[in-house]
Amino acid sequence: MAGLEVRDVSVRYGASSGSVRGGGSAGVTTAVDQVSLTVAPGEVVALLGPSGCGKSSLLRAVAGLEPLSEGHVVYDGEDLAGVPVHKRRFGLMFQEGQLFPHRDVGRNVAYGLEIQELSRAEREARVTALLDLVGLAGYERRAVPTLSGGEQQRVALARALAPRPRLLLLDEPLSALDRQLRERLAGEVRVALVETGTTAVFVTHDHTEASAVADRVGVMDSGRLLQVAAPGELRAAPASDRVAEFLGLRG
Ligand SMILES: Nc1ncnc2c1ncn2[C@@H]1O[C@H](COP(=O)(O)OP(=O)(O)OP(=O)(O)O)[C@@H](O)[C@H]1O
Repeated sequence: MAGLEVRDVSVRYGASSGSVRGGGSAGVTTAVDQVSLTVAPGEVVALLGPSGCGKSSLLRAVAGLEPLSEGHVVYDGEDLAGVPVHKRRFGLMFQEGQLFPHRDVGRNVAYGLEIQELSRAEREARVTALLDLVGLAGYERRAVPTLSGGEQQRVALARALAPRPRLLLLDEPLSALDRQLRERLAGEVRVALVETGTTAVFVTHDHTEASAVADRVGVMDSGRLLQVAAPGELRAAPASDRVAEFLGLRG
C-alpha cells in the first residue's frame, strides 16, 4: 500500500528491550497499545486525545525517534525498522522553539533546501512561494525574534514543507498560541497541506483543531486508538461515550 501503515504498534517506556509483555510489569508504561492506522498519500489525519494518551509517543515512533516494542511502521510498502530518522524523508514540526534565531526568515525556510541540489534562484523561488503559501509574503529578511508566535509557527510550517517531505508529522504545532489564533491557523495549515499535496499526521488535544485540519480524525485514549473517521462521521456516530466526550459532545 502507498502511504503510511502503522501495524499493531506498541511503545513502552521503562522496558529495557522489546521483551516485556502485557504492559503490566512494574515500572513499565505502555504509552501506545497495539495501534494500527493507515494514512493515504495526500491525506491529513489528526490524532486527538487527552494529555498522556500516547499521541506524541505514536508520532515519535513513526518518526523513528522512539523504538517500537511491537509492530511495524511501513511507508510505501517498505518496513522502516532499521531506517534512521534522517533517512525516512519525513518532516517534523513541534509546538515552538524550532527556528534558528540567528538566521532570518528566508534562511530558516531555506534550511532544509541547502543539502538539495538546487540553484540559488530555484531555492529563492521556493522560499518565496512557501512564504506566500503561509501568508508571510515579503518576510524573507525579517529577524526571527521580531515575529509573533503565530508568525513563527507559519515560518516553521514553511520550513518543514520546503524539502517536500513524503510525510509531515506535526506535534501540537499550534498549542502555544491563543484559541482564536489557533482556530484560524488550523484552517490555514490545512490549506497549506492540501495545496502542497502533503501527507500528514497532526497531533492535538483540541477537537475543533482536529476537525479543522484533518480529512480523518483518530481518537486515542490510554494508548489505544478508539475510532478513526472523517470529522462529520465521528460527530454523527461516535463509537463510544469516551469518543463523544473527546469530541466535546458530552459534558
Ligand atoms: N520518555 C518517557 N519515559 C517514560 N514515560 C514516558 C516517556 N514519554 C512519555 N511517557 C509516558 O507515556 C504516556 C504517553 O505520553 P505521550 O507524551 O505520548 O502522551 P500525549 O498524549 O502526547 O500527551 P501530551 O498531550 O501531554 O503530550 C504518558 O503516561 C507519559 O507519562
